[in-house]
Amino acid sequence: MTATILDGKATAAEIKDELRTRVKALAERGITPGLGTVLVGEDPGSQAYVNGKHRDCAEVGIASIRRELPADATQEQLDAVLTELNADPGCHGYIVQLPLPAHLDTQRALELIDPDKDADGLHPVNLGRLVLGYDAPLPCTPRGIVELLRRHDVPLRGAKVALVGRGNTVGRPLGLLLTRRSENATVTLCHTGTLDLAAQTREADIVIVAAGVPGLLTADMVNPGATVVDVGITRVIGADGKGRYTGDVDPEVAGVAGKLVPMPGGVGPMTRAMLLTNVVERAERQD
Ligand SMILES: Nc1nc(=O)c2c([nH]1)NC[C@@H]1CN(c3ccc(C(=O)N[C@@H](CCC(=O)O)C(=O)O)cc3)C=[N+]21
Repeated sequence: MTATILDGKATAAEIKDELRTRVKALAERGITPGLGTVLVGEDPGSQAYVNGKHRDCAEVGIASIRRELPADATQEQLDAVLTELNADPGCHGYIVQLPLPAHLDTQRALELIDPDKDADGLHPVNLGRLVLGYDAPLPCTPRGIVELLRRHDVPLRGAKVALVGRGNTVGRPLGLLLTRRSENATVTLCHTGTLDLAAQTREADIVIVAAGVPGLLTADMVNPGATVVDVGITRVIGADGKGRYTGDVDPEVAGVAGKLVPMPGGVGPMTRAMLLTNVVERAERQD
């Protein structure tokens, strides 16, 4: 069997089309949604991600608000930028690109973001709201995964999900989303300390891997016909000496899985589409 590929890029393009319509409706009310990005330093990877976010904004009609600080910026300088964006009525949501340089306090920065402008959905208040089942901006990667599965008719209700990864941006919040009453999946949250990981993944209808360990999920660990979602993204040096990104799923899994969300072309584009969705939703709620 060769897995059907669930194309995150094409689905993200569909979502962007839908967002364009919503942005037009907002324009009629005199509202232009605005997304802010805060980038500290010159890491080429982070610069590329931030540039991608602004390209996405331009495609959909969202205004871009870019704030850049040098690699040696002080915590006070960063605080000042966040305070300014919190007060800016044209900024409906913003993100602080992670990772920050090591001398800066990431927790302090993330907690300074106004929870109602938290486009990433990663503010402690919003993660708390997610735990409690209250309305809140949702974390982009988990939301993108649920949306991609929903749009490709992968049943979640009653499905057994093996989720590998307990990180704050993907695994842990995704477990919370999938076990909401509206999804009703049954989730086993596994991680790098799980004994006999294969015993867990072999039982699953859906295996989602977000551990950041290249090749962690091999074909023998997958129930034939299961849906597999690759959320891994690790920079490796290829045989040609060039850097590239690789996922957590071994390529041979495509011969066993029924459906596969690949990396690249899967969760990444959906994450970006959900960031835009969060900002448009924040703008729609504006009185
Ligand atoms: N505050 C914050 N929010 C984030 O959401 C955030 C962050 N910091 N720091 C870094 C990670 C990483 N991340 C990616 C998003 C999209 C792709 C993506 O679209 N990747 C393409 C491949 C690369 C490309 O072609 O552009 C793909 O999977 O097809 C990758 C990685 C968001 N992050």
